[in-house]
Amino acid sequence: MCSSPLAPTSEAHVDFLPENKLLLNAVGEGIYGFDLAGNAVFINPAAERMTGWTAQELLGKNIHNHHHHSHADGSHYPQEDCPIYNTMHDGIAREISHELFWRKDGSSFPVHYTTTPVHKQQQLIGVVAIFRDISMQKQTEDSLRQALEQVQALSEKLANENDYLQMELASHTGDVSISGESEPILRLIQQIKLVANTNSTVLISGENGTGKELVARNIHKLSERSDKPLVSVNCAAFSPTLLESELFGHEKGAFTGATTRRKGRFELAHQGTLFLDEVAELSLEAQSKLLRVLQEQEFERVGSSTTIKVDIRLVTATHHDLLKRVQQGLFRMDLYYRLNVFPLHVPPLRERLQDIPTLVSHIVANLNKKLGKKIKGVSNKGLSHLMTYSWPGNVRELQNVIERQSILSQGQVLQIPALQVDTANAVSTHGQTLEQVEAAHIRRTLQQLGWRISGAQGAAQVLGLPASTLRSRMKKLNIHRPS
Ligand SMILES: Nc1ncnc2c1ncn2[C@@H]1O[C@H](COP(=O)(O)OP(=O)(O)OP(=O)(O)O)[C@@H](O)[C@H]1O
Repeated sequence: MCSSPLAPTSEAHVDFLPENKLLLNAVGEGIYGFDLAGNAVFINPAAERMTGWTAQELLGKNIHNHHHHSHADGSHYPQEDCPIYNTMHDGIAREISHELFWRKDGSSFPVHYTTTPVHKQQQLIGVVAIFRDISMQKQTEDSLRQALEQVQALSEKLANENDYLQMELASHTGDVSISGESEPILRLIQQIKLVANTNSTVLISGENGTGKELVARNIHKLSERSDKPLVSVNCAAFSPTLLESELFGHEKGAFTGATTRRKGRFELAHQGTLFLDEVAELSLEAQSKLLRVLQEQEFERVGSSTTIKVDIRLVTATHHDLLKRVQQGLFRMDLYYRLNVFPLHVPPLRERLQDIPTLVSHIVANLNKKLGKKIKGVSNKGLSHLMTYSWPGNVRELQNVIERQSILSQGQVLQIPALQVDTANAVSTHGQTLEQVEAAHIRRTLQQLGWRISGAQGAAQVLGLPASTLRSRMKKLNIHRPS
């Protein structure tokens, strides 16, 4: 197939493969013997069958131009590039898989071939090329590849559908009612109603467990987007690279492990609401990307250059002081202003202890359903214990305490033991008189309970005093409700 610039040696013609001819004629692979000029000196019947050229037609001829003249795309295949030609010159064996041979009728077939140098008395005298038609193998490979692509496309589609359905389920189920009667909670509910039906970006702040996610769910539920998904992402749960692909999606092969194409949360939230929890945890790089999406409402999947446009309403939450993070250089100021269009603050439970009775009823009702119990409520003493605790874990901690007691309790009224004083948050009384400590404690309790003195949610009950005694202590200690 490849012609060599060297002149043919008559010795090569004579000595090439003489004794093995019978055997070589019997094998299924095509075999060519070449002298150093690239002329065929041996052609077996299998080669004749595969190529359509008889040995008679090609023996003694330089046949690169017959079999190997062009690549699959029809472009010229120079003989200097041909592996058989190279073996004729350097005596090094080669194995080739991705080429084709041309038949006499102008058609071609994919071949696998080896080129082996032939030596005599340590002198290179020729080359043997052994080849096989791998059309069937290629066909099988192609159909396997197609089947695999179909399976991958299907699994990608299923994964996306599953993500979408999970979002749908999460946004349409679950109890989203906000319990509480304190002034800050009523104000918060009012603000949620006002902002829900706008498209404004909302930044929810508040300590862990105060109900920020619940607020986000309410915003979505009361908005015109409520029939579309609410998609939540906890930014603290992913490494920066994973978060990027979680938010924006990725193309197949974009990184190790990206075996299928995957839609990101931005795409899944199209026409709905995207809730980014713990937004302060975004890396500076992710912050830049988020800023771009907010400015242009478009982005690219990781590993793709195709721009995707989305229509989303963004709600974010953090338990950090985000402005402080800006001052520390940890959060982009421009992004802060973009997110903080409508700020909502969820106050900690210790600042609204008067919400505890309503919260307890709400939690007990949910627990009765969950645990199949018939608990009616909490004993008066238990309630007073709940209302004299500082709740560092906020409503979530309250839920946990009630759930624990519900599991332990045999009766229908929960007995809650005194909760351990949170020493970290306890007020220091060092250097104060007993009266000063008493006055401060009464004032704090009254403030936390909205200055209600009597009744089940009043300060007298919490402090374990008759209401009349509390009133006279207040008078004595000069404690007045601020106007
Ligand atoms: N006012 C409320 N009424 C009823 N349930 C509430 C209220 N506030 C919080 N919860 C419940 O308390 C739990 C914690 O609330 P949520 O997850 O919304 O808090 P979070 O501030 O987002 O917490 P984190 O910062 O840890 O993510 C949830 O089960 C939520 O339903």
